[in-house]
Amino acid sequence: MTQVKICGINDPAGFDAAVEAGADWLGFVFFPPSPRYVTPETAAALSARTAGGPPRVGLFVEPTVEAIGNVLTHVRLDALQIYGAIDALAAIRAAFGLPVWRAIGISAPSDLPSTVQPANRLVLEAKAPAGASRPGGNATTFDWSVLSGWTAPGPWMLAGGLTPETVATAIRQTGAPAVDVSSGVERSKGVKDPALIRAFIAAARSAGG
Ligand SMILES: O=C(O)c1ccccc1NCC(=O)[C@H](O)[C@H](O)COP(=O)(O)O
Repeated sequence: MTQVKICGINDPAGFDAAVEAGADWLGFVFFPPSPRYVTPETAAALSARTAGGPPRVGLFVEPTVEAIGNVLTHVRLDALQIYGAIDALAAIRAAFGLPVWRAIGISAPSDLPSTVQPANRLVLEAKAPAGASRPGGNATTFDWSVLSGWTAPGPWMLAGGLTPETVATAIRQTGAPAVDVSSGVERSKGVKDPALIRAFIAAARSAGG
C-alpha cells in the first residue's frame, strides 16, 4: 500500500484530519520563510494531541546540528527531512540517531541519485521555481517520465505538486512506494483543508498496490 506523508501540519484541524485519515507520516516545517512554519513549541503542542499516531517528520533547510538539536529539545521527531547540507547529513545522523531523508530537486534524469547515502530515504520533487522563497512546498511537479529508466537505490518518496486529483496517476506512472503533499491539501497557502487531506489519502490508497 502506498504510504502518505502530509507535510506542513500547522493547526489542530489539519493534525487531527491527517491522523484520523491514516497518514503514515506528519511533517512539521521548521523553516521560517515557509507559510507552514511552526515553532518547536507549536509543533510540540500539536504533536501532543495524540500520544500515538504516525511518526513525526521535521523539515529543515540547510540546518546545523545545533539548530536541529534545539528543535529536538522541544518536540520529539521520528525522522529529519533535510534540504541541502549534504556534507552534514552523516554528522546529523550520527548526532541524533534518527532517519535522515534527503530531499532532492529533479528536472532531468541526470538529477536522479544513484545512492541513498548518506541519508536513509530520498524525497524526489521538482526543483524550486526561479525566485521561490523555499526549496519545497511550491506546488510544482516535475516530469515524472524522467523516472522511467531509474532504479531506486533505496527507500524513496515522490513529492511536488501532488493533489487528490493527480496522486493516483502519479503513483501508477512512477510506482512510487510513498507520496508527500503540502500545497495540494490546502484551501489557501498554508491553510490545511481536512477534506482535501482525507481525499488525498483515499486517492493514494486507491492507487497503491
Ligand atoms: O512546505 C513548505 O513550505 C516547505 C518549505 C521549505 C522546505 C520544505 C517544505 N516542504 C517540504 C515538503 O516535504 C513538501 O511536502 C514537498 O516539498 C511538496 O510540497 P507541495 O508541492 O506543496 O505538495
